Amino acid sequence: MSATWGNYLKLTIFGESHGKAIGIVLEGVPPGITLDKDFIHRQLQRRAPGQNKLSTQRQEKDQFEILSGYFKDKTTGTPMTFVIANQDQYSRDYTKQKNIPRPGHGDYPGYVKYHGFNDYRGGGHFSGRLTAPLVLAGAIAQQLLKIRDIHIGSHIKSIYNIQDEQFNKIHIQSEQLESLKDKDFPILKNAQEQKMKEAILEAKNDLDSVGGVIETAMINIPAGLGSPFFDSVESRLAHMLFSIPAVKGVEFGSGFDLSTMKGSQGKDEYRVEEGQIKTLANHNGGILGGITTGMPIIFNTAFKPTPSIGQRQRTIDIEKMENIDLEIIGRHDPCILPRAVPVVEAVGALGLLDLIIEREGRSWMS
Ligand SMILES: Cc1cc2nc3c(=O)[nH]c(=O)nc-3n(C[C@H](O)[C@H](O)[C@H](O)COP(=O)(O)O)c2cc1C
Ligand SMILES: C=C(O[C@@H]1CC(C(=O)O)=C[C@@H](OP(=O)(O)O)[C@H]1O)C(=O)O
Repeated sequence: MSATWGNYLKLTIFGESHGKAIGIVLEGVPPGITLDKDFIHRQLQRRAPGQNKLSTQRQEKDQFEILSGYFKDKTTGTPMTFVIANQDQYSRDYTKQKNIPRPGHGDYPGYVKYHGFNDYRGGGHFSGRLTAPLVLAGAIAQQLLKIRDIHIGSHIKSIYNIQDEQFNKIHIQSEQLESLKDKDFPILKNAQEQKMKEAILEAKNDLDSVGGVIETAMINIPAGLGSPFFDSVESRLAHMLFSIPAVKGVEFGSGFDLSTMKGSQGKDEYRVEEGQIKTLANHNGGILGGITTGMPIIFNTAFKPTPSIGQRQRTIDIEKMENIDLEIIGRHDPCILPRAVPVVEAVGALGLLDLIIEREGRSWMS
C-alpha cells in the first residue's frame, strides 16, 4: 500500500498528473482546529509549477477544496479529504510514452508493476505533481508544530557545482527559517542566487537539466523522540524524504563528511548552558542512538537532475522489444530544486509530528 503512510498521523495520496485531480486523505488531526488556509495556500504557491522560466511551463493554480473533516471552520477530528484540480495537462506530449519509457523516470518500472495499465500521461501517479497534496498536509503539520514553537526551514545548499553557505548547526533562529519561506529562491548567501539561476538556464538552453541539494533545519525539538534501531528518527524521516520523486540521497548532520573526520573532529561534547543540556557541535544533526537530543535536527536531501531532457537518448520500445532513440518534448523542470524546497519541509514536518504524537499524544494540539 505505497500511497498510505504514517503511524499516528495517517495520510493517503491519490491521483495522477493528467487525471481529473490529485489529493490527500489525512487522519489524526484533532478536532477543533481552525486551519491557517493562507499559510497552506502560500506553501502550495511556493511549489506550484509555471511561475517562472526556471520551472516547467505547465500552469496550475493549485487551489484546494476540502471535501470532508472540516465543519464551521474547525476540524472535526474525522478523516479530512483535500482535492486539487488538474487544469493544464498537455497529454499529447505523452502519446509516444506508452510503450517507450523515458530513461530515469518511473515509466518502465511502472509499466512492469501495473502490467501496462499505468496512466503514463505526465508520469501518472509517479509525477512530482503528487507532491502538491504533501505540501498541503505538511503546512497543516507545520501549523500544529508552531504551537510548540517548533520551526522547519530549508535552503538550496547547492545546484550543480554552485554552493550556498550552510546553516550554523547549533544556533538557528525561527526568524531565519520562517524568512526563508518568503524568498522566491531560498538561499543563505544572496551572491550565489544569480550563479545558480544561470546554471539552471544554461542547462535548459542545452536541453539538459541539473540537480542539487536542499539543507533543512528543525528547531526547538524535544529530546527523547524516536527509538533505537528500526524506528530511529533518521529512518522515520528518511522514509518520508525518499518518498519525494527524484530524491537519491539523504544525510543527517555532517553525514558523509563525518566518515573523513577523526573522532576528535567529529565529536559533539556536552555542556550545561543556562540549565539546558547542549552539545558544543552538532555533527550528529540532533539525533543519537536514533533518538533526538534536543539540538536542531539537520539534514541534507540530494535531488538528481530532472530525467526528462530534450537531448536525444537511447531507450526501447517495450511492445516491439526494439532499441530506439527518443527526443522528449514537453514542459519539464530544468531543475527540480527551487520547487522542491517546500516539499522537503512538508514531509519533514509530517514525519516529526508523527514522532511527537507517538511520544506525547495529541492533547497539546487543542
Ligand atoms: C516537484 C517536482 C517536480 C518534478 N518535475 C519533473 C519534470 O518536470 N520532469 C521530469 O522528468 N521529472 C520531474 N520530477 C522527477 C520525477 O517525478 C522523478 O524523477 C520520477 O518520478 C522517478 O522517480 P525517482 O527519480 O525518484 O526514481 C519532478 C519531481 C518533483 C519532486
Ligand atoms: C505538474 C507538475 O510538475 C510536473 C512534474 C513532472 C514529473 O514528471 O514529475 C513532469 C511535468 O509534467 P507535465 O509534462 O504534465 O507538465 C511537470 O510539469 C507539478 O509539480 O505540479
